[in-house]
Formats: sequence, structure tokens, C-alpha cells
Amino acid sequence: MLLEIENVTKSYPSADGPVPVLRGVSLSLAAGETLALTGDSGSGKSTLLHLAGGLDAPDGGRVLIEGEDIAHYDDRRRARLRRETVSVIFQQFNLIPSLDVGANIAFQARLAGRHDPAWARDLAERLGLAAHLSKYPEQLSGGQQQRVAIGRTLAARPRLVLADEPTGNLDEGTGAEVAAVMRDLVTATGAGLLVVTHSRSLADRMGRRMELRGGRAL
Ligand SMILES: Nc1ncnc2c1ncn2[C@@H]1O[C@H](COP(=O)(O)OP(=O)(O)OP(=O)(O)O)[C@@H](O)[C@H]1O
Repeated sequence: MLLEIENVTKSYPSADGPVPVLRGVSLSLAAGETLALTGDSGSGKSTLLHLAGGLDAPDGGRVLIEGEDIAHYDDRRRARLRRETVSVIFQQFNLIPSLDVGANIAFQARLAGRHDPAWARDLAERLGLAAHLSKYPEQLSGGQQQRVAIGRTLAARPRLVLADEPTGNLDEGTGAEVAAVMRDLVTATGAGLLVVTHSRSLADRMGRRMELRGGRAL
């Protein structure tokens, strides 16, 4: 199994003591599957996504990627996991302003030692960015920047893609288009996709859907 989250718990400290956010949540995601994670604001969606990506550790329970419990990873293995296996698309695009679109798309793949010019060109084409490769991020619209961020993630061929509100900054039409491209590309590469969203239409485009409420999965 690509991703297995087993009965994870997580609390955050507050002035009144620890506040539980996740009270025992489990999910699994196979290669090629897409899953939307929904729930009210504050229900713990981003927290769960961060645990899945090894950006934070659970208080209890386990997170396994390709059968390995990532809690025991040291910093080096954690860095390698994020470079080579798991990629996170944040709502802020985090593009590199001094690099043009083509170089931004190639950036993560180069870091992972997996830059493939033909695949990068194919991605740019499918994301509608072929005519913009020598532009800089500041010359692009929000929707175009988000597509560059998605291209950069997929260029490295991650096996697990985690996306936090990837269409949050986009209008309905552009958001739907970006969601469809992302799902198709992830499916085409056999990766798994876990996407956190408030958007009904994005959630409807994913293969499965899970809602967080009261710290538990519905
Ligand atoms: N680092 C932190 N320290 C303390 N509390 C935190 C921290 N991160 C999140 N929280 C709290 O945990 C709860 C869940 O936050 P989280 O960001 O996971 O929710 P979410 O479902 O992603 O919300 P949204 O849809 O608004 O992004 C919230 O009440 C939040 O205030």
C-alpha cells in the first residue's frame, strides 16, 4: 500500500492544556487512487496532510509509506522521502521568482536526479504552459502559477502527491480545469493523490472522499 495512516492522534498545546485535533483517524491510499479530504475549517485536514507527508509527527498511531513507518526516519531519510517519493503542493505556489517557467518546472526533478526533458515538455503542454516557458512567475496569472506549481511537482514523478487546497486561489472554471488536469496526470503516472479541499466540485472529481468531523473520519 502506498500510504497507510493507522489510528493517528494529534493534539496541539493551548493555554488551557492540549487540544485534540485528530482522535484516531485511519485511511489508506493505493497507487493510482485519488482521495479528497473534506471537513469544516479547523477539522484537522491540513494537520492530517502534514502527518502523511512527514512534515509533522503524530502523538499516537502510525504513518506508513510503502509499508515503512516514517516515524523512525532520521532527518536524512526524511529529506530523501520528500525529495524522491512524496511531494506536497501548497496553496502558496512557492515558485522561484528568478527562474523562468521551464526552470521552475524542472527544479524538483533536477533535485531528485530525475529530470526528463521530454516528460517536462509533455507536462507543460498538458498544463497549457507551453507558450509560457520562458516567462517568469510574476508575469503569470494566479491560475498559471498554480499550474506551474503542479507541473513542478509532477515533473519529479513523485509516487504520492499531497495537495492542500490546490485550487483555493482560483476561480471556479480555472479550478475545475486544474483539478481535472491534476487528477489525469496523477492517474497517468500511477501516483496516489490526497487532496484537501473545501471545494465540492474538486472533491467530486476525486475517486473517493473522506470527511473529518470532531477529530474522526466519517
Ligand atoms: N501549529 C499549531 N499549533 C496550535 N494549534 C494548531 C496548529 N496547527 C493547527 N492548529 C489548530 O488545529 C486545528 C486544526 O487545524 P488544521 O489546519 O489542521 O485544520 P483544517 O481542517 O486544515 O482547517 P482549514 O480548512 O481552515 O485550513 C485548528 O483548530 C487549528 O487552530
